[in-house]
Amino acid sequence: MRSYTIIAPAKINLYLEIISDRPDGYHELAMILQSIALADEINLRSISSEKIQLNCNHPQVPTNESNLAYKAAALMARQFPEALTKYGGVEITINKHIPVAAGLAGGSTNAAAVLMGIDLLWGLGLTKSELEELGATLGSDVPFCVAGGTVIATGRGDQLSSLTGLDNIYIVLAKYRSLEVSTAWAYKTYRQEFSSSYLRETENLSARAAAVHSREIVKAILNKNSIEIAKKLHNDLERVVLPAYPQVLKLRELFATQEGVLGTMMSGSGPAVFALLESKQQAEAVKLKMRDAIPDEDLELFVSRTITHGIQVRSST
Ligand SMILES: C[C@](O)(CO)[C@H](O)COP(=O)(O)OP(=O)(O)OC[C@H]1O[C@@H](n2ccc(N)nc2=O)[C@H](O)[C@@H]1O
Ligand SMILES: Nc1ncnc2c1ncn2[C@@H]1O[C@H](COP(=O)(O)OP(=O)(O)OP(=O)(O)O)[C@@H](O)[C@H]1O
Repeated sequence: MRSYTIIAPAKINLYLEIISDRPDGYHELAMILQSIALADEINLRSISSEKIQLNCNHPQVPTNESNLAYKAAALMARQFPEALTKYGGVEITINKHIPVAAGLAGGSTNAAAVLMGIDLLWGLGLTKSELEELGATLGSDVPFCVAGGTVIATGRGDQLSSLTGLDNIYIVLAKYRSLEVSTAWAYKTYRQEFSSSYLRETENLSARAAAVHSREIVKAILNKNSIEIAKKLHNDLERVVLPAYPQVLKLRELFATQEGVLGTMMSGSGPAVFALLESKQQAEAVKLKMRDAIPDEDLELFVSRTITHGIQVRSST
């Protein structure tokens, strides 16, 4: 039986602007998404029965049909029933390193890895854009996770345009283990608090403003200027999450006062907060300072870095 071990990286949002709400309940966005080295390891193995089996070492992650990786496998089975009959089902084992419900696309990157892994297991030869299209039916962040690197994302986050990748900008990530923020809640609250009719009326103006602001950070990315990138970090969802979660605001404020921090921002719908730094040494020093300031064991701290690629196959048998 064949098997693949796949490395599935997390993402951070360098830029997230909500342009308008949409009739389908989603929001029109202008984002810049960035893959980081922090990753889950996923093993996919063909099994003789036409079933999907899932194991995960993390207690907060479901191992039933509600797991996004399971949903990705079920989607492939529905799309390619002949391949399922020919090659059999799949056993998925997720070794979690990415904090769960953090705004780091943990579930989405697992789903993207399963789409890509089953494509390999069943020899389907799907293109990246076909995999992205399948991924979009599972969640807005999945197409980006298929693409990886540094990407401008528009629409509901599924229209992608890749930029030259940003390599080795160091990151410290902070997340309270027991704190989860629902993405649906964050967008819904934003819609309620920042009047959707106002957004609709000013849609054109707002879209133009977003284009101008995102253009500035894109320019900094193209110049690989980490100081300018850090100055232009932006996330509209902070406007609802920070007031509702004072612990997240505190992390944000604490990061901002640390020596060497170029910029700090919440990732996606949170509650993970990241800081950008020039070097690994500085990042390790900031991690220690944060630990000293907040000795609470519930706080998880990671040093990571930006990478120019997405999902990668580590080994196959
Ligand atoms: C916050 C981000 O992670 C930033 O990259 C994404 O925008 C969210 O991506 P995701 O978790 O894959 O989101 P989905 O699973 O597609 O949607 C979760 C919920 O978020 C809201 N949602 C999501 C994306 C979007 N453009 N507008 C929305 O309003 C919807 O209420 C949806 O029910
Ligand atoms: N493979 C998976 N990995 C992690 N969580 C999963 C997975 N499948 C389902 N979940 C559930 O989904 C919820 C969101 O977890 P996830 O880690 O994907 O959030 P996230 O990082 O905020 O995602 P995003 O940034 O795409 O909004 C969790 O409460 C978890 O129980």
